[in-house]
Amino acid sequence: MQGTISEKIFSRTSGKNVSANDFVSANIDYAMAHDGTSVLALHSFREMGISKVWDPEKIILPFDHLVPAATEAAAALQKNTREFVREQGISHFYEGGEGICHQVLPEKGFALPGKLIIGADSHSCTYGAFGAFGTGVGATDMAEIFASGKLWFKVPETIKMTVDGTLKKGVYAKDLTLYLVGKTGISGATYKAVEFYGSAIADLSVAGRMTLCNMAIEMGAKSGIVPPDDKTFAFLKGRAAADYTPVYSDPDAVFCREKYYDAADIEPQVACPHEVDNVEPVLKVAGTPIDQAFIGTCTNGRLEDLATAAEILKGKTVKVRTIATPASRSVLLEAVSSGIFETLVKAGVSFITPGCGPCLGAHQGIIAEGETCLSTANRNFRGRMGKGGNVFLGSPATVAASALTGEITDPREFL
Ligand SMILES: CC(C)[C@H](C(=O)O)[C@@H](O)C(=O)O
Ligand code: SF4
Repeated sequence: MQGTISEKIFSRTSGKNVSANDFVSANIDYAMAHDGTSVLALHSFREMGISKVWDPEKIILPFDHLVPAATEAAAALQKNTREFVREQGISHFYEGGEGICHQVLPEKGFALPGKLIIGADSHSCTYGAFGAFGTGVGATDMAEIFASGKLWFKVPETIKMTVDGTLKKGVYAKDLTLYLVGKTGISGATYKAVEFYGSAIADLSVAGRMTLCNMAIEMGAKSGIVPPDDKTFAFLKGRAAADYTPVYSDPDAVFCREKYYDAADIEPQVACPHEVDNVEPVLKVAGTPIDQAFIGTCTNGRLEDLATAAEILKGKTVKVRTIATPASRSVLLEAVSSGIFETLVKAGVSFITPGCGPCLGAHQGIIAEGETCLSTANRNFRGRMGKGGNVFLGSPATVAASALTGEITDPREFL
């Protein structure tokens, strides 16, 4: 096998040597659907008239989008999926409160180097932080995977993005990510895999790499991949759910594009309404009033994100309503034991159940028409957190600093 990480993963999972632009039928290593999409997937699965899923050990079903159920309709749909879990003997089912799917899969050791992991959720590219090929599909494709364990793909071409240098104080993985999305544009990497290289990427924590790969889809990419290294292996030690073989691009691998960036050029960034690539340095929009601050999501709901917010909020009081949602139960427990939880609660932050929370405007923190939320999430589409609302995206530090002042604020003022 030769080529890029994606070519190697598709070669292994299709059982032949394949290259970019080849069409393959691939064997899926793990399939994920959550409470929002499992309903549709199992409906299509039942319509196919198949009685048993391909492998109940390889299907992972975390409940995260609307937990605890916010409406009678959601409760009924969740009941339906729980029945499917029992009937099919699906072993990896996680009740609401365990965490967001893209946090739960890595924590439980399913996001592994070299694996092909398909989720019925667009941010399944997060698993690329561990050297996996992770991507999202629709519910009917997921039903096909439930039935056969296979799905067809066009092997993507790969863009090589290198970020060298050191991030400045007050500049985090989220700022780097927003900067790259701004430079690339929302469709600049459509149907490509993006491999990330360079000293700034190597310096990112595992959590930071998850932030980066999580937003690969916001450039249109099929996947975003960081080649696994010692940090990856340390995270997986004692956690990996299966054996794995890391794969790396060969020195002569063919990339369709190569981009170089200098980490020192990056200032704290904000994505302005209503597109994720509408990115500006925080200073350019500083002073914009906000009504709500939100720290959480699969992009930035991890312990280091809450810790950064706590560093800024310690001993102070927020000026606007501020919501924090730990990405998982495990993050919540660590926030409690480290004192971060107490610091944030004392500063006036409201905590809600680990899960997606208000990220996609379904419950728990919807904003009114004309209101503005500054969020650590990955999307700021029109109406995403409530009809007629405006969503800005920033790092946990920017959101915490802005929560203190009630307007978009450069976090360096508080560091
Ligand atoms: C509900 C789900 C299908 C959706 C996605 O695929 O991304 C959601 O997680 C989101 O972030 O908008
Ligand atoms: S936290 Fe937000 S972006 Fe992530 S899976 Fe949930 S709804 Fe989607």
